[in-house]
Amino acid sequence: MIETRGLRFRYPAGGDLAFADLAVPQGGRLVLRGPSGAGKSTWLALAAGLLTPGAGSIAVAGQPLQALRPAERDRWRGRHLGFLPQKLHLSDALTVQENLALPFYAAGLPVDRAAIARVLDALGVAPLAGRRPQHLSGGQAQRVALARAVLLSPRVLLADEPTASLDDAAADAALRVLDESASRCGATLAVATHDRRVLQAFPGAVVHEIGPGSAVASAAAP
Ligand SMILES: Nc1ncnc2c1ncn2[C@@H]1O[C@H](COP(=O)(O)OP(=O)(O)OP(=O)(O)O)[C@@H](O)[C@H]1O
Repeated sequence: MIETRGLRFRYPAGGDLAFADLAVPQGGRLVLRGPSGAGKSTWLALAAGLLTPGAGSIAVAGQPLQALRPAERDRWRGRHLGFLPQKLHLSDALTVQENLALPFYAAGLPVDRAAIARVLDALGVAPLAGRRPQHLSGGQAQRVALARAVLLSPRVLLADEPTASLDDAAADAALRVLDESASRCGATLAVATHDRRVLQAFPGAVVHEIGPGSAVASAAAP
């Protein structure tokens, strides 16, 4: 589940973002829509525990994030959350396969090379396992980052524009991997997107509009 109440956030240099309350049951699908700059990526970063709200509360997979100290939140994220951010943060110093070993190290688990091979294959990028990310196309790199997000069967999967650089066939594969991964582990899946293909892929999703009337930008501090 993901449940928010009275959630607000303000960047040091920016206006106040206030988000409408929402509740998605565990295992549900959430699509976040809204104009560019409305706050979709910020909402995902709050749900990932990467940003701390200025006010309000957010509970993810039964865990109120405000109850965790920063180090506990990092551990919780490493074990229970899969995140595909807009900026992919793949390391060019490592091969694709080595990048995909990192979530296992971070969670203190043995590296499951068969699982890495399976997910790369499902996304159509298995032949790229030995390459470094700087030698991948944007869409290939996006699929590698998606593989990293789903590898540890997280309880919650967050994806920021997961189909942005993908043609229809690659977008289909990516959405299938997100959907199947979430279904397999009963995870809640939240996707921020402008892409109609995502809504078509998740017909039962809760659709949450972020923008005028739902997320309110104002100059007031929380
Ligand atoms: N690091 C930052 N510092 C200051 N302001 C920021 C920062 N990141 C985002 N913002 C501002 O916060 C608001 C929300 O940004 P956010 O990236 O969450 O929107 P978005 O809906 O995801 O946009 P897009 O669809 O273009 O990705 C915008 O006005 C943006 O300019």
